[in-house]
Amino acid sequence: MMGMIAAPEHALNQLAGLAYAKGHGTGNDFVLVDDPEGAITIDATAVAALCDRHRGIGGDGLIRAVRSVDIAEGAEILNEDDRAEWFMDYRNGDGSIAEMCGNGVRVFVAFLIAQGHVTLEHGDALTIGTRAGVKHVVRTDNGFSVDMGPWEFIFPEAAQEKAIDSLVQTRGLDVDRPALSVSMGNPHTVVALADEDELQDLDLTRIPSVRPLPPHGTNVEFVVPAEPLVSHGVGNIAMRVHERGVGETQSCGTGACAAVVATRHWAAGGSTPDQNQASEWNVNVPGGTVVVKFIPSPDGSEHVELSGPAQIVAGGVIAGNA
Ligand SMILES: N[C@@H](CCC[C@H](N)C(=O)O)C(=O)O
Repeated sequence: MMGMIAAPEHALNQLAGLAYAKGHGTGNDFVLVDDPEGAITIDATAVAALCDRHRGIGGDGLIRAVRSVDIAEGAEILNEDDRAEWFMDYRNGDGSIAEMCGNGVRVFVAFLIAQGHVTLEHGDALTIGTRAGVKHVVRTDNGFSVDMGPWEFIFPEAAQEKAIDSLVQTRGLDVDRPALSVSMGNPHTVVALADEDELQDLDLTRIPSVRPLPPHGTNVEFVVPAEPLVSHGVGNIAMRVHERGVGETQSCGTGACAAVVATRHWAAGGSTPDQNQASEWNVNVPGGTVVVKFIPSPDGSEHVELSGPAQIVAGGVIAGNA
């Protein structure tokens, strides 16, 4: 589908004539731009204008597809793994740079396929570059699964000692709630709520207050464990998220991974989790369900695998403010 939009923001003029696509993964939506040779500059103001839901195309973020050799951060990526021909240049909707986007990485690969840059049959793997390092993506029957790499506690001492490391407050909560901060390459702070009513009653139109705040800010995930938490070997949690640089979104892939890491840690009473507790976890978000698994890595670390759908739904050309 090709169409011309009359974008009112002045910032879009510099991008007039540029082709874009629109895609999403469980409702976490992105504007995608194909820039194989790294020839296009999209500054923070232009990203925000493109992602504006009233005056632009609208999206939670922008993803630029560029060859790793043609972006400064790509050199490091190619040293790590020279198969990573393509780099996901991800920006949040406010124009800020984020290290990683779990839903975005699946949509990015769907975009590379749609653009004819790569061919990927079901079961085939693709290695790509991101600001959080090299990621391996496998095409599955209903989307993609991604080895997101190792998780880490952001405040490891507190996490190990008390299984909580911060307090979170947001509209809809009576008192501050304990939370745990987990890095998936990007920062997350996970808060456990009592039940679905509490989750639905949250007002996430404002940035939640997090004390102490991780050094580079944080995405905040509110989770409710299912009862029972694990059924037939599958864990289930419900989640809403307020994303750094965006606001509330329908889904957050890295957030889902962090939410499962924190939930499993709490379920194990803060000690080493029983690896047999659940073989996989469903994370139910307003935009659908993503699946999280833990996979051992040859280097001894524990990696997180994220699976879910990815769709490219539209495309067009920026008209600018002509
Ligand atoms: N929605 C993404 C995360 C995007 C980045 C995040 N807002 C940040 O600033 O870290 C996902 O699916 O992981």
